[in-house]
Amino acid sequence: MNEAGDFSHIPIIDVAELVAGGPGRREIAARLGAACRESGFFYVVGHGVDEGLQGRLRELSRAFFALDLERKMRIRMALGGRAWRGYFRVGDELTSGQPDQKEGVYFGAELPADDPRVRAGTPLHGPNLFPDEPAGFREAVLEYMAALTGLGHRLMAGVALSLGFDEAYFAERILGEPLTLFRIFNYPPPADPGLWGVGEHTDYGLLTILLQDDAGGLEVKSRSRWVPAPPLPGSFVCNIGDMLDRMTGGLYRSTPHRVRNPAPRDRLSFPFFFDPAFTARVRPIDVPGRGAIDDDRDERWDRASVHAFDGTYGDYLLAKVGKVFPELRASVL
Ligand SMILES: O=C(O)CCC(=O)C(=O)O
Ligand SMILES: [Fe+2]
Repeated sequence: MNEAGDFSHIPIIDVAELVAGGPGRREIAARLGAACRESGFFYVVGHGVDEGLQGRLRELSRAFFALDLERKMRIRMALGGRAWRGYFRVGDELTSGQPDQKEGVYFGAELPADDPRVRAGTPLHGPNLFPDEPAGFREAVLEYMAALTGLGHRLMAGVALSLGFDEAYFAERILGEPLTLFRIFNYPPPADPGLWGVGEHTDYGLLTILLQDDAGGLEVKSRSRWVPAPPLPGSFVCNIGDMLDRMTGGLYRSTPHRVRNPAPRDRLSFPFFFDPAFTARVRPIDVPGRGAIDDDRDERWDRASVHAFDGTYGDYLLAKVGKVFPELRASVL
């Protein structure tokens, strides 16, 4: 790497020892830390998430998106209300101000109606909207979210070690009740080659763990160019989000990325967002080796500063979701 943020490849890190809590985990943590500083992106292999489960999820998702629109709309997001769950059509989401060329389903932690957070009407908390078909979708989604929640905790333990903290640092402060959002996206080949599946953006929270099919099309913004993050068998692509950028004063950067499906068929992707608790106040932390806050507001996709923000993660997230789904804004905020 020459200059900060000018990278040309995304490292592949075998996290098996970190997941197992073995003696090699400190070395793995150091590699995670280097990746977070250089590009904010890394692949993980050796993560232990069952291949059969991933395959099942892929097949069920393909079957769901192949249904008629009318059947998919039986779980439309408007029915999910404040919980912010369910199906949205191609063009409904505006990540970066323009309609994304993707459809998808939003899931989150499955909370019953009598959970105190749901009873209090807390946005983004509640039961999921699962489709009746294909059979087994609900089970596969819940099993996958449980597996990825476990992996998220282990990776954040590694991030804590990489910053010179105890492994439980984030778990004890902001991840007691992590906000986990899981989305399944289907990107048709764009009708117009100038249209983006997902426009340039950064992720909002701590850590995103992405499973993608073999179509490709994900690109990550380096200082001098866009770097492809092609699918690698058996891997997840991980990237850090705005909250870790904020906490580390820009030492760990939430790097912009975008997607355009280059394949002549649909592209499936499965981003899992492992984020601070909704009520967590996310404050800058004292990180060894950090200089003055490195604010990149003028270069950012949204011209907003994650460092100027002060509040809970819920405040930050709600301001964002209101923008990306303008039509549903009223039901959540
Ligand atoms: O579909 C992908 O590969 C990435 C999606 C993404 O960046 C996001 O949902 O934040
Ligand atoms: Fe993203």
